[in-house]
Amino acid sequence: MDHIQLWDAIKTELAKTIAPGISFETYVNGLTPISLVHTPNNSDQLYLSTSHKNVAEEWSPNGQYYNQFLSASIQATLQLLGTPTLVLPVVSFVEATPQPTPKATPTPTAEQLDLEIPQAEGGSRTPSRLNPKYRFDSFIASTPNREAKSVAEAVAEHPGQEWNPLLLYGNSGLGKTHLMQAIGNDLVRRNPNASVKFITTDDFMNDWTDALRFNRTNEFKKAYRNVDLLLVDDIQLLADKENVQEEFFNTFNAITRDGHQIVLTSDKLPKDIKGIEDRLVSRFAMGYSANLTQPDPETKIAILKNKAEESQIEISYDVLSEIANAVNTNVRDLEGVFKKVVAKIKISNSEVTVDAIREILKDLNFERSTIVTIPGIQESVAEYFNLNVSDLVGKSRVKEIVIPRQIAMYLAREITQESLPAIGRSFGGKDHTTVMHSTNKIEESMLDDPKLEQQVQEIRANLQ
Ligand SMILES: Nc1ncnc2c1ncn2[C@@H]1O[C@H](COP(=O)(O)OP(=O)(O)OP(=O)(O)O)[C@@H](O)[C@H]1O
Repeated sequence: MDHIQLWDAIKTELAKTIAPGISFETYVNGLTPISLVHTPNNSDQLYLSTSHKNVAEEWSPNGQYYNQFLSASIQATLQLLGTPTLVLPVVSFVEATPQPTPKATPTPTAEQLDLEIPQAEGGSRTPSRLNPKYRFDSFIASTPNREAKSVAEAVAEHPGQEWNPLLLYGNSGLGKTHLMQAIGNDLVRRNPNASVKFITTDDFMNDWTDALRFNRTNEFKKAYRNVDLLLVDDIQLLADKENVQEEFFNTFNAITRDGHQIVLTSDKLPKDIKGIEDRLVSRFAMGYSANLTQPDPETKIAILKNKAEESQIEISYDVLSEIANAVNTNVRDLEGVFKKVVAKIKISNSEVTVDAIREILKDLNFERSTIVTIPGIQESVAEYFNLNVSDLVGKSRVKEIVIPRQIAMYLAREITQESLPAIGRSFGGKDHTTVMHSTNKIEESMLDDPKLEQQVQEIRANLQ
């Protein structure tokens, strides 16, 4: 199935819900399919273009046709492949340019589309492409992530002032790009004339290589340095790229010297990335570094609730909790599973029971059996710190045992959703206030202690 076949099938489905006439001609027939992108763990995306700005808006998540597209994609893929698949529309506005000859225009490739977007500036083939769905209000922060969100909001309000650069770091799929782009979207909302550039480190490297190849380094500098806010995703990819690091260093200095803001994301703290020059490491540490961590069960449910509202679908708390319980990897997976569950619910038209969800989760390889238990956590923590489980459930007050015990309680609370008294009972009959104190202690200490944070993440990864 290619993008053209898929779009034809989706159009057939849309024709059942959008009446023929001007609307159908403008909003459906007026779109050109560009490409179909398959994303692991996420919904597929069908890229389309239009020469009318307001048309593109109506296909965005807040637009009037978005949900119709999702339903049509499920039916269309069911017809074409026999398996329902959720496909998201990505409709870009491309300004119509007068054609020099009356010949039929070939369908532009996604790359050409990028080049034609008016925001793309000389010296950079990378347009600023903020995703409007990445906003502060759609980012649900668990307690340990609240500080990161507050700092991000402050940066959007007063860019280039207190926290420069802001570095968001942490494991994959935990919302670094989301929060970073939320800063860009918020700044543009406050000041529509602000110049915001979002790029991945790969984009930076490609643009710099092209600039050198085609002798366009001045244009490159203009495109990268004349911005109010530069957002760079995945700076760990700079590792071992000395020449690119040199230019990144210069770009960084130019932007901060002019009082403009830089926001970076990385999978770990720059000092822990091998192959990054010390001078860059120290520049990156000049501002504020915020670690994004795995959300706790309640936050996962809140994220799912938000998604359900966006998809205008009613799902009970029990069902959402079942999904949140089963997916212990990251928010990207949580979203991916949720979208698949929604698609299945939509086509099956049957009542959404917890049992039905369990079956769906089983098909998606997220069974309850993957749920981590308190004894499992105790064993894992004991092994990590070279202790015995009896130490963790015992009464010893020595530091070497108290901290692992608190970590085990923290993880039990985060992962298992057991109540505080139940966790207390599993740790040798401790009181629920001891469990609460321990989880708060670990949560707070992780904010200032990257080593502790790293240990917790490693144990969590071992458990999963
Ligand atoms: N706290 C959150 N609230 C709502 N949505 C979230 C949250 N965290 C992550 N997401 C969603 O999960 C998906 C993955 O997030 P994102 O791409 O920002 O992760 P990342 O940390 O940048 O991952 P990677 O390092 O792999 O690029 C996105 O769709 C994002 O909107």
